[in-house]
Amino acid sequence: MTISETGLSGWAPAKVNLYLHVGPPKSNGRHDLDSLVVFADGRAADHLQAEPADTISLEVSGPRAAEAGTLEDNLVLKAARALQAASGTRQGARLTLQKWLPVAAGIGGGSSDAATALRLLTKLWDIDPAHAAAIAPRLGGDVPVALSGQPALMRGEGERVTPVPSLPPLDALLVNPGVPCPTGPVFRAHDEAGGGAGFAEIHPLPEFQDAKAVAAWLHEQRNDLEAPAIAMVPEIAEALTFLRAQPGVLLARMSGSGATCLALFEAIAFAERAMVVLRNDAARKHWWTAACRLGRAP
Ligand SMILES: C[C@](O)(CO)[C@H](O)COP(=O)(O)OP(=O)(O)OC[C@H]1O[C@@H](n2ccc(N)nc2=O)[C@H](O)[C@@H]1O
Ligand SMILES: Nc1ncnc2c1ncn2[C@@H]1O[C@H](COP(=O)(O)OP(=O)(O)OP(=O)(O)O)[C@@H](O)[C@H]1O
Repeated sequence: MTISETGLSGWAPAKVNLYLHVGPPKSNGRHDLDSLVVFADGRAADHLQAEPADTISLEVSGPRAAEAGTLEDNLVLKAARALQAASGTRQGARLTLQKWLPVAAGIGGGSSDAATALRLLTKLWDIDPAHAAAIAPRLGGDVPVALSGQPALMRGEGERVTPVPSLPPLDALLVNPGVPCPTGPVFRAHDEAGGGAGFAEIHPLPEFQDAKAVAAWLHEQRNDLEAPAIAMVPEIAEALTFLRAQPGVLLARMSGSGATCLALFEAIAFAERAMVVLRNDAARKHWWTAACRLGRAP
């Protein structure tokens, strides 16, 4: 978080599910999850600014602004209004969101924006952080973990968050093949394919020496939504095939409900090299790519 004379600002980084185990559908139609979540640095992030004002307002700019939907539906506005109501403050804020992350992409951009709004406004309004923690789960499944801003195990529908502060930093490339992949239909396809037999929650997480050890262990885990998402968006398989063929790659997997895929590399130079290859490929110029470090939120 940066404090200036006019207000506060901060990154809203991409959320990455290093593994994602999905349980059977519950009576509310939703699913319990078990997931190891990490955050990107400022190279794969939206950016939010909050300035003091009498009322709450939001302006969205940046290359992905049009895809993020209407202002009224924006999770930043919903988060700000919910926090104002929960805390009883009469203060407002002028919010400015720069939208860089692809939308409906499995990297929780909307949830991350909402969590950053909660963090900035808690500080700007000088209110009890417990109000933000209390409303976070209602705003979206990834909002509680994004509010923690740390590598964490995420359980239930996202409301149970256990920080994993000792996870080594991971050099990665994120790749989105440019096709939106809405979460609901992917969960439905997962159920229709007979998925979600159940899972045993992983506890405790092993201690890892380095990124290689993390990747070796992750090979034994899964993203249960990867196969149903590939059936809907075949470009995900193409992205994974590309990533698995790159020098220095340790692991490639889809994040969340897709279509963004992550690859862990031995060093950031390998991730940057793979990014350049993709950006120079005429057939894949529309793909979104970001070489970054995964770990704590910036
Ligand atoms: C899959 C993850 O990306 C993992 O990090 C998140 O848990 C998604 O959480 P989310 O943003 O809260 O998802 P939403 O956009 O609210 O969910 C859209 C739809 O996905 C399905 N959904 C979502 C989360 C969940 N735990 N079980 C579900 O069945 C529901 O049909 C829901 O209506
Ligand atoms: N600030 C925001 N940024 C992006 N999308 C937003 C925002 N606020 C609301 N939305 C709406 O939320 C929907 C999901 O967007 P988001 O990019 O968060 O999905 P996602 O990356 O698939 O999330 P998840 O990984 O949690 O499934 C979009 O269809 C969009 O209309």
